Amino acid sequence: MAHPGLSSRAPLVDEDDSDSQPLLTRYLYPRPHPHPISNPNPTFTLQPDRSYTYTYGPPSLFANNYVFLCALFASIGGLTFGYDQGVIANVLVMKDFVGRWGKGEEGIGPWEVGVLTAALELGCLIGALLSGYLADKYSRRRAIFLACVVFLVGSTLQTFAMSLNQLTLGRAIGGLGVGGLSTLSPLYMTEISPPETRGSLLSLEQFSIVLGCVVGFWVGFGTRNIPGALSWRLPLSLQLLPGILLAIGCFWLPPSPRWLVGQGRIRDAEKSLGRLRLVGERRAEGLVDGLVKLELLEMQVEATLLHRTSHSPSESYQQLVSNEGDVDSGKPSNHGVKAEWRAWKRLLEWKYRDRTWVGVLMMFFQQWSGINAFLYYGPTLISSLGLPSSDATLIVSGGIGIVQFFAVFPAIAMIDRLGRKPLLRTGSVMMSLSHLVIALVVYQFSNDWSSHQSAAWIAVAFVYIFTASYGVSYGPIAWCLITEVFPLSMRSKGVSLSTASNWTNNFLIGLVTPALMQTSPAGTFLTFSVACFVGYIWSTYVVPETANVSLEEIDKLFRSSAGREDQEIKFQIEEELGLHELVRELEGMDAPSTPA
Ligand SMILES: O[C@H]1[C@H](O)[C@@H](O)[C@H](O)[C@@H](O)[C@H]1O
Repeated sequence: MAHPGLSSRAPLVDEDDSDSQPLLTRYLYPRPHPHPISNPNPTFTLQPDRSYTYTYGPPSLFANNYVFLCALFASIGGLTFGYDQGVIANVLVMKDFVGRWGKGEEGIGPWEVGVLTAALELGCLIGALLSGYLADKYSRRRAIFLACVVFLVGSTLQTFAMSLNQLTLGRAIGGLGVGGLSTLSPLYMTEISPPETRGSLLSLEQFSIVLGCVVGFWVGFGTRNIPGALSWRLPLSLQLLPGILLAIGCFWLPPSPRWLVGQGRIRDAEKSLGRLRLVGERRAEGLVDGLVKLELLEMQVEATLLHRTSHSPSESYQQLVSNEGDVDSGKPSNHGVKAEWRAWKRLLEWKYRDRTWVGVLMMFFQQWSGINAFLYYGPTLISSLGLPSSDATLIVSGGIGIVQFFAVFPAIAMIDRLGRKPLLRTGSVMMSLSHLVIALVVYQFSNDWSSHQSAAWIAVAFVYIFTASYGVSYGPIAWCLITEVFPLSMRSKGVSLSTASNWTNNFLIGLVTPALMQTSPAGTFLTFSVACFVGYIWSTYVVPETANVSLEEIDKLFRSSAGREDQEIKFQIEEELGLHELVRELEGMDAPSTPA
């Protein structure tokens, strides 16, 4: 029996009538998750139940250095996001900054701080929502370039701000770029990744975000005592560097083969995929050529299926493919407003609703784990634990970024070997318990910290345990999962919506945490503990295991959407496009029989 988690191909016919099962039983844990793959060579195995599995090599980031470097470069988009978060914590308390914009003696007030923060987040939200459209219409790479340009305009306005209004405008415009990149980088990365390392490659997004956070925090920390405006203009200007680098370099990245297939540009897609899978260098490993053909056919099958099941015949995919010459001219594809609206609406159709919920809730739980409460209000939170609110508390909260940074490495090592679910489940239990311990300690000792210093340090230790658990689970996996669950035609919109959920919940956390902390510090930690526990239940019963499954086959994991009728149409398309024949060639086996 094939392992659905390991298999890049689920059985062609669903034997059990899963739609008639209640939701909880359908998703009952334990669902199988993949075996570790350690074979260093490309593999293709046809199972007796007609499912097949394939890998291009071991699940190691460095097995294919080209795809690794492309993904790492694209992840610079995440760096811009993290850097702002890290730097702003220091900028907002810098002497020159606070004094310059304030009225009279008082300096910058809480309202101005709120507006500055909200301007960026609002920009990010809009940027995230718009970028999906741009990614489909103009291509992933052009959209990345555009987002970089917008980000650079915003950052320049911030760096040279002469008034608070200009600064706010700069943050709103910069936010459009940051939000756009936070959608586009993972979207591009997922579409170039081979199945066996997609998780690790996607974790590079989190790596860059937290690297940006750490660098931003410590740069700001280092410049805070420089006299005058340079203290904050310098750290704000440094964010131009990654923006410029990505804007210039993104055209050297290979185009997303999946986007090209969606445009009907099969020849270009084949070229790009061949480069990404190192076909030239690996020709001697015979199978690689065949696997590239197989992966390309899977994409074509998905694109054709989506067109047949959701478009009018006048928009036939075959027509698009046969017009390849025209489309090759590089003109943007012609997505009408109607098609755009249809694609957004499709996210809520019953067939796809499950995936939309996974994307949106993934980011909801990531944010309600409380990570940003620690990042934004670290000093306040730590002083609520009884430690003096001096530089030491700033350093402690800066340390949270460092712990997050180091936690990405085990995540990269384990995410494809163990699967997403075990990490999510263990992470959420650890996070929930950590918050609980902190809540209890705060509740018990907050009246008299001075005689309970060791209790305060225990709480700090649990802040770090929480951060490490988050850093190997909800941090990186969220960015990975939201790009995996959507099929090609809806991927950009789905990732946009999920990223928008990240920004919305991020904003809400920023809004409610201070009030919650004021009302009850113990209650605040308890709230996050409960949220993490609910996250545990959700990741246990609802989230499917996507490790080592090709993007096209993830459809099968969402059983509710895999209607028998669609399965039959899919089988027919596979036959028409020659996928079954290729499978026979790869394994020298008989063709699978038509489903009953
Ligand atoms: O994955 C990231 C990361 O963990 C950041 O540190 C956090 O600030 C973001 O909100 C989150 O999306």
